[in-house]
Amino acid sequence: MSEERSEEHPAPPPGRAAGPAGPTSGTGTGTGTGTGTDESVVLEAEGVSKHFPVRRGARALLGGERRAVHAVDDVSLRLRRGSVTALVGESGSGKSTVARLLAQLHPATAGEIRLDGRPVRAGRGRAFRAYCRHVQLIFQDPFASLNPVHTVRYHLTRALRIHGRAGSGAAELEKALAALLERVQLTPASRYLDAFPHELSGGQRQRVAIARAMAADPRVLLADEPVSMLDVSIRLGVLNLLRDLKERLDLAILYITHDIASARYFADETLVMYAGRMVEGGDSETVTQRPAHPYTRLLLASAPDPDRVTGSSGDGGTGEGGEGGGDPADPSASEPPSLISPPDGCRFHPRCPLAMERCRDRTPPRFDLDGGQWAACWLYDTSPDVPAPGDARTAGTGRGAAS
Ligand SMILES: Nc1ncnc2c1ncn2[C@@H]1O[C@H](COP(=O)(O)OP(=O)(O)OP(=O)(O)O)[C@@H](O)[C@H]1O
Repeated sequence: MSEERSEEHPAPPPGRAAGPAGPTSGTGTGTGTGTGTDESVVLEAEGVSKHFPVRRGARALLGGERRAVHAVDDVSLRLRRGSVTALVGESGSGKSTVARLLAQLHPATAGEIRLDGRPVRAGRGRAFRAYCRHVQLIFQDPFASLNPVHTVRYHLTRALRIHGRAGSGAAELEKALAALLERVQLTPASRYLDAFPHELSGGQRQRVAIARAMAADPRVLLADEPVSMLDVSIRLGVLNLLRDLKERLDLAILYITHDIASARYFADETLVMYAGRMVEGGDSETVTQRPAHPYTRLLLASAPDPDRVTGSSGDGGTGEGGEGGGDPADPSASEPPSLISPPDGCRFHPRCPLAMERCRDRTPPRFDLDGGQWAACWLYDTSPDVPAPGDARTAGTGRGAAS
């Protein structure tokens, strides 16, 4: 602990907090919940939630209890043409569920997903295929996503045919296949077309999976941990490929990762998720170098970055431990909450070294900060409705919010 907090409602530094972000107050980085008048926005989610019902035991059935996993709650985001948006958070925070909602693989419990400003409810069959022409999803395990008994040629031909891009005749198909492999830098195509997945390296397999997604000529690519199963030495090559596709094809990419350091390198914008909710967003450099939300700070503290300029290493010091116990400055040392009965108020409050009384029962809205950054954290509330003395649960436990 380096500095006593003498008041329960620490004032953010000048110019940082700009009050709550209302439902239509988009941020400079487009991670707010605006109305889609911005033409660069291709795909957006507004107020989207997904609750998975928990199978009920006999006792619960008799008691009429209805329980659900609150995997995603009130999530809003915008994916823009020619831009990578990273979605970072610990395991189980709801990142994959967001991707699956955007891919229309799950129906949303609440909220709306819009493609080009129009609400989508893709359903199945032809409507779903039409949606997939625009929005493609790739997974972390390329070995599992490719059928081991089929060649690269089979996988890519099938995808081209499904999306009506196989041309007419063998020569056109061959040309389309070669173009796809060239796009993912697997050349000469003849070397890869008749290979089976097990004959390729992990990086090559992921490139084939990306080529298959590109067969649809999509405008949005949802990449769920695309490099986490690859050797560290080849991760950069695959991320560089995705960046190249973004630039050359003007793709909107959602990059899901638990590695916030890679978000800084690869993503234009970064969104941070905790226990089913978005807690912070902004341009990647700002979010990773000047994190505003205590959770983002703790996440960064567990992924040291020598370039980081501001103190962000969970400097809350001696606050109370989280529900799971352990060192509150280390997110890996305490457990995220149960999503079946998540904590009231801010879901991070049981682990937060800077938690105040109202964090326990009032869900913080998004507060706009400088330069398009925002944080869903009461520390940034500059409204005159300051809490009564005694609001702080952990007064004197750390620095102000945005040191
Ligand atoms: N089909 C499902 N049925 C029930 N619960 C689910 C289902 N899919 C996900 N969940 C639950 O929703 C929560 C969020 O899961 P999700 O996979 O979206 O998190 P994540 O951040 O992507 O985690 P990871 O990085 O480990 O993949 C978890 O508690 C998970 O168990």
